[in-house]
Amino acid sequence: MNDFIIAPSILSADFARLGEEVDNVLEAGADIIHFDVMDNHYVPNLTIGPMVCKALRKHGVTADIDVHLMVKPVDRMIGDFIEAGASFITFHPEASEHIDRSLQMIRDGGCKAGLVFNPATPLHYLKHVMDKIDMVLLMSVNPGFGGQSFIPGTLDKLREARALIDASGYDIRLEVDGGVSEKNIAEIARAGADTFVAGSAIFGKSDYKSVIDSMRKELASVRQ
Ligand SMILES: O=C(CO)[C@H](O)[C@H](O)COP(=O)(O)O
Ligand SMILES: [Fe+2]
Repeated sequence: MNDFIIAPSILSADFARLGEEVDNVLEAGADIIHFDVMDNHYVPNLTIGPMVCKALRKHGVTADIDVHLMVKPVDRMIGDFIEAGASFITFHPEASEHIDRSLQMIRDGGCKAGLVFNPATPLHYLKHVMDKIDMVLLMSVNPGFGGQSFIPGTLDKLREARALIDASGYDIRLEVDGGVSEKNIAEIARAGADTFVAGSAIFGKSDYKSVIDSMRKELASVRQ
């Protein structure tokens, strides 16, 4: 897997041709697939569930599927997504009554676990679970919809999260989600992110490869 991971969000894909869209974006160079689960309760939108994840596996998708749960309650969905073939399962800490238990359920099921922070959710939820997570996901928009603008304050929060991760000594990815594009991906990487969700920036264009190539080019400049 690359040091920098590009994770197209299928929220902006054509759902009528989802298997083909996922094949195309992986063929175009995406590393993993970001899978947004919205319940019209925790967030004001309704999307897809475990059956669709399972259908993508049945279709032949072998890439990691990064399931971003925007649901409340959380635990009821974890087992279903483990069974459906999820690779990463992340959830919002304030949506779980028992964060430690939810994280443990994910790892016990053989998946990688992560916590997701809304723009105004403090990082203190991380304090006692650094040894139980594989991913920190910072939302750079308020969750619920694709196509929103990146909230600039996320850059400082990324630097804060990066410092916490580095100080922990654990192998934890730092993902960012919302309003990421070719234009701002380098700046976001410089702030400490290593995993980049992009929905509308990729699926909104007809040539996925050219967008992903140009994101990689931007990221290559950060490495130097
Ligand atoms: O979790 C999400 C929204 O809640 C999506 O992953 C995110 O918004 C991606 O869309 P875009 O790149 O178009 O902002
Ligand atoms: Fe997401």
